[in-house]
Amino acid sequence: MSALAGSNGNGHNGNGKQYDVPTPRAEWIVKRREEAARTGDTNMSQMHFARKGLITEEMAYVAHKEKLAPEFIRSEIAKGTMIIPANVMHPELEPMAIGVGSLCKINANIGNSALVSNVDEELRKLHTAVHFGADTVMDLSTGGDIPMIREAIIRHSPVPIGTVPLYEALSRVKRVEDLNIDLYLEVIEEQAQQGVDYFTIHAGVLIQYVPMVSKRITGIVSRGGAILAQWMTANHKQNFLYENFDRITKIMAKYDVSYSLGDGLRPGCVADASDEAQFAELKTLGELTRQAWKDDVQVMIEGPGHVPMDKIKEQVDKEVELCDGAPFYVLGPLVTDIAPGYDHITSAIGAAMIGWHGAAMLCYVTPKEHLGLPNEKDVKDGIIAYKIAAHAADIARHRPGARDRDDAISHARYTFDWDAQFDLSLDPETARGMHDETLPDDYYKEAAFCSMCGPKFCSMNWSSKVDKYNEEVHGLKKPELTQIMTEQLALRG
Ligand SMILES: C[C@H]1O[C@@H](n2cnc3c(N)ncnc32)[C@H](O)[C@@H]1O
Ligand SMILES: Cc1ncc(COP(=O)(O)O)c(N)n1
Ligand code: MET
Ligand code: SF4
Ligand SMILES: [Zn+2]
Repeated sequence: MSALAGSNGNGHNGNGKQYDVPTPRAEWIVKRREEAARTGDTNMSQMHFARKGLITEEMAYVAHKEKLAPEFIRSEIAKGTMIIPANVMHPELEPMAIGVGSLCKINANIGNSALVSNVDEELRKLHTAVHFGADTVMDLSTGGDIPMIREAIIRHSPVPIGTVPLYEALSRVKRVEDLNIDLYLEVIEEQAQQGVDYFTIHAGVLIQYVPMVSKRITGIVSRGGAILAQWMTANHKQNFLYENFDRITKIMAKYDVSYSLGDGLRPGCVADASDEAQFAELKTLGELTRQAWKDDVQVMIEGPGHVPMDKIKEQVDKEVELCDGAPFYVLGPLVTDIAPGYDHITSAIGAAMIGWHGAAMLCYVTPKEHLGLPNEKDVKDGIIAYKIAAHAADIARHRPGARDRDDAISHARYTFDWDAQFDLSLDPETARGMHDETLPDDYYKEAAFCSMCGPKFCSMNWSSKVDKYNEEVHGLKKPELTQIMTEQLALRG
């Protein structure tokens, strides 16, 4: 398909995202607008076109990247089990898909706070996140000039950008109680106009669920959830996002902004996981999903948070059951609460498990979680941990070809092709640096050992001699992996 001329086929699998190669998406959007004008239609969503039986250029592009049939992508989007978050005001975007039928994706949260704010630093975080393989990025800024920072991020981003519009709404009023739907609609219209691809909207936090959190150790840890709970209890009113859901949906449809239905009552510690409040909200999110789908608006569902390993599978099963298979987008989850400073690790364990069980996208947690605003280094550490989790999930899910890079790097390792091993790794610079710390000389780039065991105790070195015996005495040959290694090396450039 000619629309794929700009496709670089990079996608999920690693550090090589071609940051500066634009897609011809601007032209695709013009065509979409013409199609809409011809039919007198104002709904620009991928779901709307999918349900009309149309394979958009975005769908074809995604199909090519994911090595899936375009018709499969279309039918998944029509059903609601896959989304392509792609605002028509974000021409810089390289479309990607979120859904259990495609590769497991990762999101990186960036953005400032009232206490730490600098647009250049946020752009550096964006660049680092995209470079190491973030599939989407959320701008969670709450301080300073929020629209200006977001504009800079969107205009520089080839990946979908998500926001929580409630944060900007709150920044524009004096007291939480003053939040209202008119202001909120104004904010989402402005953000949609700028090109935000998905909105976290905590429309499932209902006033009748608030007493359910009294049993918890950590109450409400979602910012959006806690702000809305305060608004509802101070005003004695139902959640205004829930009450005005259809008005919000209309704006989403016009720009094709996807819903990320927020988990305002997610557990904030392992003790609070899977409680009454969490599942009451999830049931409401399911109802809202069906309501959005009636208007052909794309939806994903946000999930927790802090969950012990034995409760992870049930989180996915419940979401699929209550939300009809809408893509599940989860924060971690952290499988223990005892390691502040290392929560990229506590959460990557849960993320790998939940990805294996069917979560579509994993929202990273950085080492700074619970301690402060992440910096550029924290962003990198979070991304690497989550690339590992998502890739491990893809392998366990038996995605076709998911293991190719593993097989290639394993072959390089076994044949002592050190340069190939570095080039195939998630973070080549770090891998090379660690090797060279003890054996920096070029001579050792072909050595049949490293400083771990040394030449006399290198097991792989002895093992290759045993391979020769197997071949010469028994005629048993090892599988041929040179080609897969060459292919994988070519993909990494
Ligand atoms: C929902 C998740 O978002 C994270 N979070 C909230 N604000 C920011 C920000 N400005 N930058 C990075 N992460 C953030 C929280 O730490 C939580 O884990
Ligand atoms: C996976 C996930 N869940 C929730 C939020 C919103 O943050 P909050 O609910 O704290 O406002 C988020 N950004 N990502
Ligand atoms: N760490 C919290 C959570 O698990 C978030 C705190 S900042 C909103 O969701
Ligand atoms: S991360 Fe810090 S500011 Fe945010 S909820 Fe936790 S303690 Fe409060
Ligand atoms: Zn937490």
